[in-house]
Amino acid sequence: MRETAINNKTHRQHVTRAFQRRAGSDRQWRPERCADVDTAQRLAAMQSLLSLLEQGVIAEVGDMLRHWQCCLLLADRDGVIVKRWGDAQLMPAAQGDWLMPGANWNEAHSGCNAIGTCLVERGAIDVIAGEHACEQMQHLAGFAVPLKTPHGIIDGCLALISDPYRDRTHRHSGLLQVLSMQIENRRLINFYRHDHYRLTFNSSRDNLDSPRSGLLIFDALGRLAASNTRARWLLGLDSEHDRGRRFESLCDARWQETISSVESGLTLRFAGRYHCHCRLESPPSRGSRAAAASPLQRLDLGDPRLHQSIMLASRLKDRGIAMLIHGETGTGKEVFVKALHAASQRAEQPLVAINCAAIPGDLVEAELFGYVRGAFTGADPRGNIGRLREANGGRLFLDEIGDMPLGVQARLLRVLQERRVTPLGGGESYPVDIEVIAATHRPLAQEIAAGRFRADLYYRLAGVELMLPPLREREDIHALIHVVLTNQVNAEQAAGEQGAGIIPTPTPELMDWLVRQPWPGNIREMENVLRVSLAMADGPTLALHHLPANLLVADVVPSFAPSFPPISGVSSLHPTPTMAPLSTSNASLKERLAEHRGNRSALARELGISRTTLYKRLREQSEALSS
Ligand SMILES: Nc1ncnc2c1ncn2[C@@H]1O[C@H](COP(=O)(O)OP(=O)(O)OP(=O)(O)O)[C@@H](O)[C@H]1O
Repeated sequence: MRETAINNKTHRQHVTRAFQRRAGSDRQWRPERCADVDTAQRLAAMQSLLSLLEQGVIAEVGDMLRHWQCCLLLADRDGVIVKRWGDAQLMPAAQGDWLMPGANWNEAHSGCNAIGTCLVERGAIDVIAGEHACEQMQHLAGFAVPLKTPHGIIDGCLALISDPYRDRTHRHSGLLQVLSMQIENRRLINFYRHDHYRLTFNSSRDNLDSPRSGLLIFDALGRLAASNTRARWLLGLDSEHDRGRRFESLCDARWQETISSVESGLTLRFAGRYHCHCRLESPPSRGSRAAAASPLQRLDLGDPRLHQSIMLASRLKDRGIAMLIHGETGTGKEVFVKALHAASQRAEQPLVAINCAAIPGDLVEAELFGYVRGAFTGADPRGNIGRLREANGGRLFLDEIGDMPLGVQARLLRVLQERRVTPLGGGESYPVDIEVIAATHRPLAQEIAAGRFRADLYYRLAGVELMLPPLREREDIHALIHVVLTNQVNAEQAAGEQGAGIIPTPTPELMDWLVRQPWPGNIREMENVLRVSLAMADGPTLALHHLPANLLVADVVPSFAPSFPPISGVSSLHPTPTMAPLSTSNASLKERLAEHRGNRSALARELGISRTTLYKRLREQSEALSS
């Protein structure tokens, strides 16, 4: 659908269509309220957009909102308000919560209204006074604009609610338009900032910083990766069809000459007609970025939620505050902990990792707390100091903490409170000085409610909670793809494998495909797909045809599409978390582990499964054997 702007000619049609959609119904139109938990989850899902708004955009208009007595609402893609700024007095107190977080303004419940109708119409809209289907809104004016991800998917909307009098409406719709342009530009810049060029253009040099400037994003080879609405409108571009277009086909200059000669004072002629003042900004050089950053900061590739976790961890890492990391499998929890440790004052001290899901229940205590000689049958006759004391002076990483047996939780809590460990079978206790960091992919609140996790241990571990976003929600996926490719090429070089050591550039089509996948196995899964494409590629470009055909046919995450036969020698590299354990019998698992001299990570890599899945299989095996 064509993108629309607030415009007196078109907005009445929106209103008419909204009424037509609900014609014939005699229900009372009013928003429903979501449960608090639901609202909180919706807010969490919008966190990256929210932090972008709060980092800059809102601060600039806060005073204006107060002065104009209006409020600004952020709603998610379903039309549920998740955040509100500005005047709280627009509605009588009894109805006030309809303009508060949790109110669902989806058109299906609320009839014609700015939020719901803007989401249905997929364009900017205003709904004035009596045009609202909901009676209680008929003394107000609503303006809304859809918000889009850098890939053009509507993921929410921004609405401004005010009184409809005194000719304010023009100002209000103008403000909202400027806000939506600012947000669009910031999201594009954020998303592409690490490895793309930005070309900003305007008719006047003084206005290059205006949100109304056109913005074109190019990859290193001068292919159009993205553009803002303004640029598309000015140059008559289509966001889908024109992606990948060469710089030379848009203006009268050559890409290589432009990037190597000028960055400011540039004038270009677009579409053979428009002379525009331009500013070209290059991505930061990778070398300089990597050299300046700490190991933790090097993980920061531009995703706002990850950025927040990195900032928090950087500030708190040396303050004795326990950290709890939430993240789905493969989101990089272990990588994060290693980076945090390397960036901390304890970097020279040990980092001891324990996967609580991997150790059989009856062995966890011995493994963690150690034991004295002859503590139990089958124990090492020399005794064992245990992992907690091994970590003394350093850091203890408790992975999959939600899987720790209840009895062990009580004991661990005591150790964390007293900072002393008593080995099994012994009377003497030993002091331990450790920083603790735990990780979980399960919501611990549910585990506590189900009686499987101790609330007191949770409070002890969750001094601060950090979130690692799933890959499908990361806004820095372009940069991450480059990092994964670089790591892979470097690893191949280090292993003495053949190849020129050149990091190939993915084509826009491949990039687009990678960005659109749901990736339930997260970075681990994408890493394996990229490893396959690298093995198949033989030049400086990585293209869609370098992926195994079954991935493309499925166009869903292939590891969960077992109906496609594996391509011999290729798809074995691809992770098949739901299938690999079935084809690898328990009996052979132990033998294969022995072949890897006990190195579980190496075996997991070879099998294309996560370490956690491998640990679980091994634990099932030993439990099956002992019963
Ligand atoms: N920032 C990153 N850059 C490049 N590769 C990464 C990054 N984070 C994670 N990876 C890669 O993704 C894979 C999974 O990472 P990691 O083991 O840290 O995830 P995890 O969340 O601990 O997984 P699990 O919960 O299954 O144990 C690893 O192979 C790692 O190399």
